[in-house]
Amino acid sequence: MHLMQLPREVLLGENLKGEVVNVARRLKLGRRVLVLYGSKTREIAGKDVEKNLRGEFKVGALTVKEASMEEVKRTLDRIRDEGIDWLIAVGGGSIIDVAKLASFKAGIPFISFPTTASHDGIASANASIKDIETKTSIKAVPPVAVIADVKVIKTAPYRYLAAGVGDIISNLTAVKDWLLAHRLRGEYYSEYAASLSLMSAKMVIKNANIIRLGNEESVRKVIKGLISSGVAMSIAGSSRPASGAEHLFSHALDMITPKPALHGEQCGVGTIITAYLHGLKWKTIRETLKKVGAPTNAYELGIDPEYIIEALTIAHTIRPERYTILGKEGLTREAAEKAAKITGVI
Ligand SMILES: NC(=O)C1=CN([C@@H]2O[C@H](COP(=O)(O)OP(=O)(O)OC[C@H]3O[C@@H](n4cnc5c(N)ncnc54)[C@H](OP(=O)(O)O)[C@@H]3O)[C@@H](O)[C@H]2O)C=CC1
Ligand SMILES: O=C(CO)COP(=O)(O)O
Ligand SMILES: [Zn+2]
Repeated sequence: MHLMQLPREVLLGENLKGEVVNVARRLKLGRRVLVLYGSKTREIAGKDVEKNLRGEFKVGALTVKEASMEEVKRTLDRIRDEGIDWLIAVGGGSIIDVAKLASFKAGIPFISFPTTASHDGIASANASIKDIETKTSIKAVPPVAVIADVKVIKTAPYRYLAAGVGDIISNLTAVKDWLLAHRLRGEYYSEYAASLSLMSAKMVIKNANIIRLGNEESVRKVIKGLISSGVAMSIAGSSRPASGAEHLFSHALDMITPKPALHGEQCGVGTIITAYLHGLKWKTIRETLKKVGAPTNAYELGIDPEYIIEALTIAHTIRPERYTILGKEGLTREAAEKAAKITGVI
C-alpha cells in the first residue's frame, strides 16, 4: 500500500494571523495548543498568532533555536507535560520541521504558518532534522493546514524569496537523480509526483520576471510552487522529487562551512553544477537564478571556493542510500573543480 497524506486546508491570502482560530475551530483541533516560533519570527507574527488564539484556546509557547533532534525532544517534553492537543509553527523551514517531527512523534496535528517563502517544507510530509552531524530526512505527516499570509511573508528580506526559487529549481535535477535511481537501482518512482515537482520548477522559470519584482504577486507565485513541491514529496512518500545531489551538496556545505548561506541559495547553486553533470541546460538554470537575484557562485554565496570543492567531493557520503548522479564513489577533486569552474561557480 502507498499512503499519501496531504493538508486538509491551504489558505493563501492577506492578514491571516487571526484566521488561525477559525481553522482550528473548523478542524476541531482541541483546546490546548503550543505555538512554536524562533526569536525573530516571534516578533514578526508569532506573538500576534499567540494573542489571537488566547481568546479561545489554552496557549503555551516555545522558542525554537534550530532544526535539531534536541529541539524536537524539548518540544515533545512540553507536549507531554502540558497535555497539548495540537501545534502551530510560525517561522521558517527549521521551525516548521521541528513542529512536523514533534507532532508526528506525539501523534497530534500541526498547522504550518510560514514566515518566509524560502523552502518547500511548508506543506511536505518529511522533516529535515540535524542529528549528530548531518541532516536526515525523516518521514512524518504533513501539516493539517497551511496558512500562508502574504503580508507576513513579504516582511522577509527579498533574499528569502529568491532562495525559494533555488529550492524549487532544484526539482529539475532531483527528478533526474530519482529517475536514475529508478532505472539503475529499481527504486520506486512516481511519474505523477515527478511531473508535479517539475511543473513547479518550470513555473518559476517562466515567471522569473514577475518574481523579481518582489511584490505580493511574486510571493504568491513562489508560495504556490513551494506548496506544490511539498505535495509532490507527500505523494512520493519521500523527499525524492525535490532533493537530489544538489541538496546533498547543500547539506555538505551546512556541515563544513563556518557560515552557510540559506538552504535554497545553496541548493540553487548546487543545481547549476549537477545539471551540468547530468548534461542538462545548466545555463538556463543559472540565467533564471540571476534573473531573480539569487546567488549563482561561491562569491555571491559568501562561501570560500575551497568549501565548494570539498562539499562536492563529500556530498555522496551524506545519504549513501540516496543514489544520485554522484554515484557511489562521488566526484574526484579534479572533476569537482572542473565542474565548478565550467559552470562559473568558482
Ligand atoms: N522538510 C522539508 O521538506 C524541507 C525542509 N527544509 C529545511 O528548511 C530549512 C531552511 O529553511 P529557511 O526558512 O531557509 O531557514 P530557517 O528556518 O533556518 O530560517 C533562517 C532565518 O530566517 C529568519 N526568518 C524567518 N522568517 C523571517 C522573516 N519573515 N523575516 C526575517 N527573518 C525571518 C529565521 O528567524 P528565527 O531565528 O526566528 O527562526 C532564521 O533566523 C533547512 O533546515 C532545510 O533543511 C527545506 C526544504 C524542504
Ligand atoms: O529540502 C528538501 C526539499 O527541498 C528536502 O530535504 P532533504 O534533502 O532533507 O530530504
Ligand atoms: Zn530543499
